[in-house]
Amino acid sequence: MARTVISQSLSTQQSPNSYLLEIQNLEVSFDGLKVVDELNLCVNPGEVRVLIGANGAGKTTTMDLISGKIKASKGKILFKGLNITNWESDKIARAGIGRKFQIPSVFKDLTVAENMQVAFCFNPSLFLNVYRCLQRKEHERISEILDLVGLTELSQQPARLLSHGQTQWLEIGMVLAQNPKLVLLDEPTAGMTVQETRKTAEIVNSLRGQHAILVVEHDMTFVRDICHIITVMHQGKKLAEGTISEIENNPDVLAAYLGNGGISHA
Ligand SMILES: Nc1ncnc2c1ncn2[C@@H]1O[C@H](COP(=O)(O)OP(=O)(O)OP(=O)(O)O)[C@@H](O)[C@H]1O
Repeated sequence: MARTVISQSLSTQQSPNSYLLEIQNLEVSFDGLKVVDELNLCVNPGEVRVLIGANGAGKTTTMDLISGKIKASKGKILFKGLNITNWESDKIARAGIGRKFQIPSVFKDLTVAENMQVAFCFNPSLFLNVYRCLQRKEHERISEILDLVGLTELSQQPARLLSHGQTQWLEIGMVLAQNPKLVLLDEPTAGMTVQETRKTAEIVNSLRGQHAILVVEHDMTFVRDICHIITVMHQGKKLAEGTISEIENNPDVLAAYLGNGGISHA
């Protein structure tokens, strides 16, 4: 199938030095099979970009490569102009890339506020992080984030009592506590109700400009609500990049993905 880049995206119109994230010819194989194959992708500071593609297209693997969970066999990942290819994941996190995984990893027996406290600190001891004295600025930032993710009223509630959607929002808040310049969100709306999905779109939209966000997502209603430029992956490669309407009318995308029920027209 011909590979088509269907529009000059925001990213391709900018000078290379202004990209926040620039992926160049990235590759990784599992058992001899290329799962990410000569992938090129650029994200601007403050941009919300969505990665879509059929199951197995290589989207999560791309997130794994960016966050350092797995190592690339070829190619480069530049972040703020720095070559971070194959850095350890903790170093990548400290450089300013935060990741929210599909399965939340909040501390169920701590309150919402205590979870936020833990997220603010780099101390390996959970106990010290919860019980150390927070600076006034940290308290203010925690309130600000809880407000942003809509959990202020639940701040003293144990995380185990949160709904699925609220747990996801808490985890987004915990990622934001580290003040990343780039946030990776892997299927943030999976399992959410329509209302929760809408609220998640509001959260993402309120972050635009301050943080760049790279989202892997299948829910096209959500994608429409948050994103201007979409990148479509197919068999590890970039198949297309463009606005929603360009993507929805691209014959290659229709054949590879939409035809499989991947994108439904609203
Ligand atoms: N650690 C691994 N070892 C072997 N194969 C893997 C590994 N991780 C991913 N794969 C394979 O790589 C391919 C791409 O997987 P990936 O999870 O990146 O796809 P995806 O586009 O995120 O799909 P989905 O939408 O279903 O989550 C799949 O065929 C998967 O089975």
